[in-house]
Amino acid sequence: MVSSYPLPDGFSDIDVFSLGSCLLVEGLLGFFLNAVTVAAFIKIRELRTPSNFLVFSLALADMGISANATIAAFSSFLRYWPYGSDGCQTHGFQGFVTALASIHFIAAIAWDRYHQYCTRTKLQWSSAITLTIFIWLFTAFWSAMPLIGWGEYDYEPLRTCCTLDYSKGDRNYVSYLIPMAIFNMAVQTFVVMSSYKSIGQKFKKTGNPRFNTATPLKTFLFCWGPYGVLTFYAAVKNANLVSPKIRMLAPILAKTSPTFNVFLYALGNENYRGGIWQFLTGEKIEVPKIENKSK
Ligand SMILES: CC1=C(/C=C/C(C)=C/C=C/C(C)=C/C=O)C(C)(C)CCC1
Repeated sequence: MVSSYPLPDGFSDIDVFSLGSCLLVEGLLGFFLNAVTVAAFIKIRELRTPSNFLVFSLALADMGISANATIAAFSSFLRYWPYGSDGCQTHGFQGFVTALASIHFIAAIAWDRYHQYCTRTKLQWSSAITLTIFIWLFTAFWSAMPLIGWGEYDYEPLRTCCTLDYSKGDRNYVSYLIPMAIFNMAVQTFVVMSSYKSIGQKFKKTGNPRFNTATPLKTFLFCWGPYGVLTFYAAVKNANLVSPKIRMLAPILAKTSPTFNVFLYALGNENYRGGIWQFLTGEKIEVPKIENKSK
């Protein structure tokens, strides 16, 4: 796309085009794969279990992150943000709610898998729905705070996407960042780490590993770790001195999360995979059952 708008500081023509293309691929691929996950849950009756409801909710949140990335890709190609400052706040809020919800659902699935494989208790609908409502309300709370002055949403270095403004690194920013990172990342990292560790031990004992228990934590930290490092670095040093291209790496990696999540939690899940296959081809395959008590 040809545009007469000036380039953002620190980026060449080719940089803006490459980052825009990255965002577009992430956005469209993530959206499409997660839409298939959502549609399969809605269409295939056998898929509609409380545990799969968490995978479905993760896919909904991930569709939100992907939509956010697609909008950022579009404005990268335009080379300016066409939706004004209200649009920037809305985009920041929408990106944050869906990203935080996605992080919470990853932890909720880890917790549920722990019960599935280690305590052999089955998630009930009432717990799955209560947990889901809690997650959306909790993430809406943390995402709304920057709209009313605790933290702030502003443009990313590319100036075509809005997120938490870490460039000032002032007291307001630090006082928001610390509790928000504890409640939205540290707790979830702990849950994911300890759940898969126990599941890994269980698999070793039974000699029947059902999936690789190291991948979820590694993927989670690959996608969200750089964001955490950058935002904490900004709390102690001047992040504006970090090259804008390096700073753009954090949101680019975070937006790969929806695509990874489909492979890890929907296609990589023995209960869900068969349902997606049935949805796409109409061909029924036997879903392996784990004998569980009720939780
Ligand atoms: C700030 C922050 C976090 C959240 C980051 C989020 C939610 C980023 C969303 C970015 C988007 C949607 C960017 C769009 O360009 C973590 C990782 C929880 C913990 C560390 C501090």
